[in-house]
Amino acid sequence: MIYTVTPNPAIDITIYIDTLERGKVNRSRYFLIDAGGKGINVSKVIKILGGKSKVLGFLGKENSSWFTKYLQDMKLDFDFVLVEGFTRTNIKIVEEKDKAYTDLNQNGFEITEKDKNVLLDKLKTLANPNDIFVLSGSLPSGVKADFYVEIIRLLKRKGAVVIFDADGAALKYGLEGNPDILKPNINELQSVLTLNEENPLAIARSAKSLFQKGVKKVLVSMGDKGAVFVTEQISLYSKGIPVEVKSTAGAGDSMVAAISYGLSKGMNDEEIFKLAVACATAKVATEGVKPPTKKEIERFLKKIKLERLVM
Ligand SMILES: Nc1ncnc2c1ncn2[C@@H]1O[C@H](COP(=O)(O)OP(=O)(O)O)[C@@H](O)[C@H]1O
Ligand SMILES: O=P(O)(O)OC[C@H]1O[C@](O)(COP(=O)(O)O)[C@@H](O)[C@@H]1O
Repeated sequence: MIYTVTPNPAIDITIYIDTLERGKVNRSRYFLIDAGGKGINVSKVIKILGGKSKVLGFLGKENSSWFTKYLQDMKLDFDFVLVEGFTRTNIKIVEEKDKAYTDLNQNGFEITEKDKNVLLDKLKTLANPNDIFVLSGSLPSGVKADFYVEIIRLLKRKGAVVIFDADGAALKYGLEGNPDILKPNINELQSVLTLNEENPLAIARSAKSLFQKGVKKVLVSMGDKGAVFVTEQISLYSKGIPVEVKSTAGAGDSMVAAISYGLSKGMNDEEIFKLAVACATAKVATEGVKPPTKKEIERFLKKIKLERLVM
């Protein structure tokens, strides 16, 4: 079973505008609204791929009904710990003329010690050997930066496989829990290790140094420059696939969806990586924080040529 854990979900509002002018009254052309947050986006794409997952995490009581209806309409299975307050609203600004994509993410609700323990107990009850747990996104207020370490250790004790995608302090601390698979973007990778050059081989070599921490596979995404995938067996690079960008939000999450779905289906590293790049590219070509269609993913899958990196 695949479980996605999103401690800090978000209502994502994607605003389409020609050019954003700072300090002026701006008028958008149109906007889209989606239930989001990293693990939730992962579950959306797993569903499109034909897989099954369960959405876990915290959710603000005050605006939970809109959020859960969105997930029900997508036929996603969920089991949130409801907490006091509102789930945050994150703003994604797409400047169509300037081709600039800006995210304005909020902090989110405040978690109590009791909420935290309810989630930990739920994870303890659900986790079985070989289950796949995706832990992703920022942490809400009220939990310490090492919250992911606590979760990763608990899940690994149960024999589950942990895929981890976070940034900042949550990423630095989380690494101490020895997650199995990491999906940093290039900036997140640079925040945890030194990278003197930004070419695929140098990125692969540096990413491999994370194997000392017990990590077994690392997928480093580099926006339109593509991605690098290193595992114990192989190191691969894919160029970015040219695409008309509708929204970059959720591109990284789509890669995580492909990794977890691919693992659950026993795909090999090359198949997983191709699927990850196809899902991410198809997401970028999709508006708002909506999942891409299966047809779009299959269309991009045909365009991906992997390059083997000789280490
Ligand atoms: N402008 C773009 N053009 C083509 N592909 C893109 C573009 N932006 C992102 N992607 C695809 O999505 C993947 C993830 O994007 P990235 O921005 O690196 O991740 P994150 O959302 O985690 O920051 C990239 O590796 C690439 O395959
Ligand atoms: O938890 P964080 O780091 O604030 O990120 C949350 C945001 O990331 C997203 O999950 C998109 O993530 P990616 O673009 O990295 O795939 C949005 O849905 C959400 O608003």
